[in-house]
Amino acid sequence: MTLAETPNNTNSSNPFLTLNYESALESLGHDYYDEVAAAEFPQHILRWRNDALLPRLGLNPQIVKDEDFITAFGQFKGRKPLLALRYHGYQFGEYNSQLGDGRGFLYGQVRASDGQLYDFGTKGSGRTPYSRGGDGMLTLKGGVREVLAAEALHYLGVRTSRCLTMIETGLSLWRGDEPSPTRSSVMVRMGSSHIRFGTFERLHFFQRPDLTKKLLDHVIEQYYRHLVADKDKYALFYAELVKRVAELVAQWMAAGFCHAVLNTDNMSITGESFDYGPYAFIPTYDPYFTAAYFDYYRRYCYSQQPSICQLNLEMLQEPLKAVIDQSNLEAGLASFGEYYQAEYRSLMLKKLGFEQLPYPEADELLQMTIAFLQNSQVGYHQFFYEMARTFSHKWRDEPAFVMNDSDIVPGLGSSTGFDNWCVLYHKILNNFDLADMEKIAKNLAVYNPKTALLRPVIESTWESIAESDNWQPFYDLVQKLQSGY
Ligand SMILES: Nc1ncnc2c1ncn2[C@@H]1O[C@H](COP(=O)(O)OP(=O)(O)OP(=O)(O)O)[C@@H](O)[C@H]1O
Ligand SMILES: [Mg+2]
Repeated sequence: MTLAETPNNTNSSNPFLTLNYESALESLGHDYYDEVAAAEFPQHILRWRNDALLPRLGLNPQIVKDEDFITAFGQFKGRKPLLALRYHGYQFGEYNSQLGDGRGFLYGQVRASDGQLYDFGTKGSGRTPYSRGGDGMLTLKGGVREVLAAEALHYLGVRTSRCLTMIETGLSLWRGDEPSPTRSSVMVRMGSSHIRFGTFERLHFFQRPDLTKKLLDHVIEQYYRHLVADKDKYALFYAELVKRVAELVAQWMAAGFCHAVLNTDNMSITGESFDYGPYAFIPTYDPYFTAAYFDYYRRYCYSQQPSICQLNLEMLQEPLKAVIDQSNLEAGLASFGEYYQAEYRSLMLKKLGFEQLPYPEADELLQMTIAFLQNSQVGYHQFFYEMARTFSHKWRDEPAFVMNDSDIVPGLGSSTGFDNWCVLYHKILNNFDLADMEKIAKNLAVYNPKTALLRPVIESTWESIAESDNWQPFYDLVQKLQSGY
């Protein structure tokens, strides 16, 4: 990664400006957005380019220059209109009608090689009519943290937006939660849609069922395309959204991820995860682990995530009632728990090495694993990684051999439930043939990478940047996350 200051670059040669942009959202009309102008920054230093995304845009990373990123996504040359999207949302349970893209806009929409429509959405690109008292900016640390979260989650199998690029912009910002003045950045996110639950909630607030229906038709056409011709498309849309969200939360939970701010303006109508602010990966299994320091009542703590997302889906029924029968909405939501449990069970079994197990055994193993992780407070990610690192077919011979080469076993007394867990794991292994052990070892390795994006890891990466402008640890960390190392 080279650092590049802005040279002259003509629009016609910039591959980002000649992408085949579609105006799906723009064509809905001005009820949904405001046209805005981007901020002009004193400096543009490319800090992150996500080359892994470029082939999906039909671009060869080798021919895309750093300056192409800068002119397109730091200077915002040659692209119009830039649309600040309008939305409201429930924030910590309170309805907020003063929201909307306050520091970002929809830069453009592009159909990727998978045939899906993607949004390029900015963060930190200047003030808009929705900035309220804010400066419209993103801190550099905020940009770094969002890049890292998205990459980590993506490679852990979570359905997430990604950051296409992040550019340092040379401003000094003042923030209550960072030593200030602090450096600034602008980030461009590639996600399936920036239409939020709160986008619909705003239309309900203004009592516009006509606009709700128009937006819903748009959402189904673009993001639930297989339902378009179905006579029950509205009911089926909601039922599928419930499934997507339930599965997404299960993915977070298995990954040990706490999003931190599950307000309805941070919930995507496509069921994709995005907006990585004060998030954290859990260090140990603590149901009450709360990532945001301002979440005084632990509303969005780790174990509350499924029920909060279910509640957000329930609140979304209010605007959707303009189009979808109440009975269909209720029937759709009723399956949330089932979808969640099925996905969570499946993902956790994979982390434990198994494609599947018979139900009673699977549930017993999961319950025992969670109870042990909670009682022992052994590192959540470390435990699974140690399973992967030390797995041996010898574990089939004796319960005492299970994980006996692991660094974390000394000190785990029987009171933590570890001994009983070993007995059960040993018993389950003996239901498999010796030939299956390789597959189990492979699952353990694939689903439990060594590098976990724990807070100390992020902080030490940030320290190198803050203290000596050394970006190598950041690039090394992204590389590790991407390679599952
Ligand atoms: N520095 C800022 N200046 C102006 N508005 C801001 C600023 N920070 C946050 N906001 C606005 O406050 C609201 C909540 O912010 P939140 O952090 O959830 O969103 P965001 O992170 O800015 O954007 P996104 O949800 O797209 O990731 C949004 O309306 C956002 O635009
Ligand atoms: Mg947000």
